[in-house]
Amino acid sequence: MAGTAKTLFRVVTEPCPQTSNKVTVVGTGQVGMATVFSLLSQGVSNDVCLIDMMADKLQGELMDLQHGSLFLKNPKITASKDYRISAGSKLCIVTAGVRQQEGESRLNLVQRNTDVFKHIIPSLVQYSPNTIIVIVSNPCDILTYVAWKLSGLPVCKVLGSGTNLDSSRFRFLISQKLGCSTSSVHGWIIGEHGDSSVPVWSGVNVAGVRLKDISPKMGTDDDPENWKSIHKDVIQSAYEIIKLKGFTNWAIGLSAAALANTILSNQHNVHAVSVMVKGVHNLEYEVFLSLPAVLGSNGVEKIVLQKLAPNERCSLKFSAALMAEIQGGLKM
Ligand SMILES: NC(=O)C1=CN([C@@H]2O[C@H](COP(=O)(O)OP(=O)(O)OC[C@H]3O[C@@H](n4cnc5c(N)ncnc54)[C@H](O)[C@@H]3O)[C@@H](O)[C@H]2O)C=CC1
Ligand SMILES: CC(=O)C(=O)O
Repeated sequence: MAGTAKTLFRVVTEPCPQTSNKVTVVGTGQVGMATVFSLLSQGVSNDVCLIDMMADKLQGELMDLQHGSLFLKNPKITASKDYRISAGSKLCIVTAGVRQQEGESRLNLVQRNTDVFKHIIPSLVQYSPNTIIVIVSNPCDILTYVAWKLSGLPVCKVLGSGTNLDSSRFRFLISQKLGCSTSSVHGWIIGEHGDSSVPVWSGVNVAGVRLKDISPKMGTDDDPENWKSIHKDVIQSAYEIIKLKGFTNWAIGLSAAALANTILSNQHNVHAVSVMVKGVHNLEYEVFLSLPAVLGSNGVEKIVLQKLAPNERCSLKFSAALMAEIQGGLKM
């Protein structure tokens, strides 16, 4: 301590250099920065580390966020290209890699982002061997599998943000049609975070009242109210937003921060996240897909065994086979 500070303070003890809720976000593009902003503005973590390969961008984002410290909770924010800075992270959120261009499917990105992960994932584990990793980069489910393989971490410690976002879109769109709040509508999208996602119409309810009991044809082709179009809109959401603004970021940033909050605060909330599904719902493939899961500070604690309708099981099986087929062609 020098000069003025030495005169101002009488030192009683040294400050603790470590925090218990350090989060590293890899990739400081649109999704990464929306995630960081959500983490900081909601006070989910007060120790956030940014990693990217673009040094100037990192420095600019760092300074910009630090200048907002007064309006946040005095967080520690750090940034570097060097993974040593991530040491001691409780949670690493990976948003790095290429994104879809207009009209492009998430699955098109698979080999390019697998190659990106070959450097990122081992570096994270090297400096934070006990971390939990949440994958956001697309295609989210396959990259969660890739991250699990590359990390050597137990399966409970690697998950994908998966259909936490799709489920939020689903609940929002249903709530608009019903005229009540998003949080009052309970419904799940499971399976792939992508075109083969599965809406669990059999479980959609408000205050425990199953909408299927009121409208048995809900979600089918011959439903006069055409609820099925809501799932189509969920799938189309990303394509539509990318067409309009070039990328999606706010909702996924909020979604990733919600997962981080549950994990860091050991809250045991249930989220639809991408988990290893082998052996669940009779699925045989070693693939990651979203199912509702209880999350806590050890990562994925439990998978909820939903009572799925036969067509929902069948669609989930289709998603799993698709993931397995693509994984089979990966160069890891
Ligand atoms: N799971 C989900 O729900 C969603 C996933 N995404 C995915 O998130 C990813 C990121 O999207 P955006 O942020 O819009 O892209 P972006 O292009 O804005 O940012 C990507 C960032 O990754 C960085 N990066 C690339 N390779 C890297 C490496 N080897 N090490 C460190 N950093 C690296 C780039 O420098 C860039 O800053 C994409 O794969 C996108 O498809 C996007 C929205 C929702
Ligand atoms: C891009 C993407 O995965 C999404 O917004 O759902």
